[in-house]
Amino acid sequence: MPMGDVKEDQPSENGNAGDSALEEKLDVLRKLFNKRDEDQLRIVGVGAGAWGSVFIAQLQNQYGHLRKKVDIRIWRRPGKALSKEFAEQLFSIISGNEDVMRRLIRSYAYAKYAEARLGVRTLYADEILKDGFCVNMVNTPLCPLNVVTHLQEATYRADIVINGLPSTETRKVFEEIGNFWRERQGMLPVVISLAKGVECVLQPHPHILTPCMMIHQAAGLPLENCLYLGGPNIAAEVYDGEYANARLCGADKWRKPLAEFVRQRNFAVWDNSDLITHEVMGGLKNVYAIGAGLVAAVTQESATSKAVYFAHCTSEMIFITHLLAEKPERLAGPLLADTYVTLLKGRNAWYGLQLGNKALTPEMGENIPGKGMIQGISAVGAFYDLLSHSETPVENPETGEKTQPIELCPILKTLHRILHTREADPTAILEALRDKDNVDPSHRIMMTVEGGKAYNPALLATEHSAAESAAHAR
Ligand SMILES: NC(=O)c1ccc[n+]([C@@H]2O[C@H](COP(=O)([O-])OP(=O)(O)OC[C@H]3O[C@@H](n4cnc5c(N)ncnc54)[C@H](O)[C@@H]3O)[C@@H](O)[C@H]2O)c1
Ligand SMILES: O=P(O)(O)OC[C@H](O)CO
Repeated sequence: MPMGDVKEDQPSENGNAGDSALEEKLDVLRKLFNKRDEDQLRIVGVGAGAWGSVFIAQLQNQYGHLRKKVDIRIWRRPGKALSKEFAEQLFSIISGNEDVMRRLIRSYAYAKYAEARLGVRTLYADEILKDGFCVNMVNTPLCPLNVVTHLQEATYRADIVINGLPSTETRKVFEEIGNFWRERQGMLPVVISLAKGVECVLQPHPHILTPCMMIHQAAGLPLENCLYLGGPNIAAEVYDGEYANARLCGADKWRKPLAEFVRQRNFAVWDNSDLITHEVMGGLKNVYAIGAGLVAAVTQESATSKAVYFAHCTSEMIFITHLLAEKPERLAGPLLADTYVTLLKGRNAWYGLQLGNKALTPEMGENIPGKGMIQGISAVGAFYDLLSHSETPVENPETGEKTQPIELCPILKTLHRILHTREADPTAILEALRDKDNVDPSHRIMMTVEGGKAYNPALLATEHSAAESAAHAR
């Protein structure tokens, strides 16, 4: 029996808590946002890719019927025209799903898909999203969504904003949103960020910036109003009801009630106070997932080579967690689980596989049509910049000399040569795994980090360093 089939005592139609329990959960949140009886709690998703759309669709399925109390919307940019080939694919998906077909016929939307398939009409990403189709996850139809294409209209009065943008776009869009919020009266909104990716900032000293920090800086929102939801979650599987778990990380005041609000029978959401380090780990696993895809491709799926890679990449990830976190052992479970799911079914591992098989090249960019943003590419650049900087040395356990941390991360170094400087081809990843000096890399790493001696708190942005770097940029 799949884990998703576990039965509970009194599930409602959608398999979640009964209506009165849902209303109670909603009321708890409404109270926290000081809502009067006549006001709706306003929830808006920003960015409508695979995970952003699924997250909003889940809330819509759970709470959407309580219209007087809550308004759930999703914002995406207008104007993305879809090709005839896409329309043909979409039509065959619709034709293969009776429930979806009936729903479209009932809402008089079916004809437009038939016309687009014949090439007599163009479909747009925002219009198909209204019918529950996300361009980056077309095989998994969602429930109909309330789509808004005007950013100010969507976000100005929002209480809860779900950031479904890639990390690389988060700052830009939240700068714009911040301009609207500066005019706004009353209680500040809360953002739950789904983005996994990091930036490296070199001034006034090298450090990592996470999406929540970017939102905090760009929108001028207090950090305690920024939360991160991370988990081993594959969007389509979560929507299909596979049992999943996630952690909502952030300040006390918000994380518990919000975790309770977004959890569902098949989506257990725990809460955790450790915001920034969990977020950093979300970016880190994407780096090594790309490498795993490369190894799989260039060795034609050799199990032995993949296991060698896994041993080396976990060593490097452990090393990096010891540099960045005071209590790295707490991160090991979530990090490994997220790495595992990404190796099995994530886009980052898929991307590595395509590069290794020469179906894609780095020159084609980070945004792959039909798939979405490959977050690991920018994260490779960010971790490389951080760990190769002269201000962040560690002690080499064999020589006792100071060395750049990147020298202990041959996989990261090679990924940078393949993806960024593009001086190496995908097979170079195998060279990074070869033993060159008869030293077990995991032993070397343990010797380097033991007793917390490699921990460098300056490498992660705190509210203070983020303010400093913002001031420096001005
Ligand atoms: N897909 C998953 O299963 C999954 C699971 C967990 C976390 N994540 C993380 O969540 C984040 C979003 O993932 P996704 O799968 O939804 O990504 P995606 O690439 O499918 O979607 C991103 C969305 O953002 C929009 N967008 C991009 N740049 C924009 C800009 N400048 N202005 C406005 N809109 C813009 C795109 O149009 C798209 O709708 C990523 O950081 C990803 O790593 C994804
Ligand atoms: O599809 P990916 O590679 O962006 O990874 C998906 C999620 O991050 C897994 O938790």
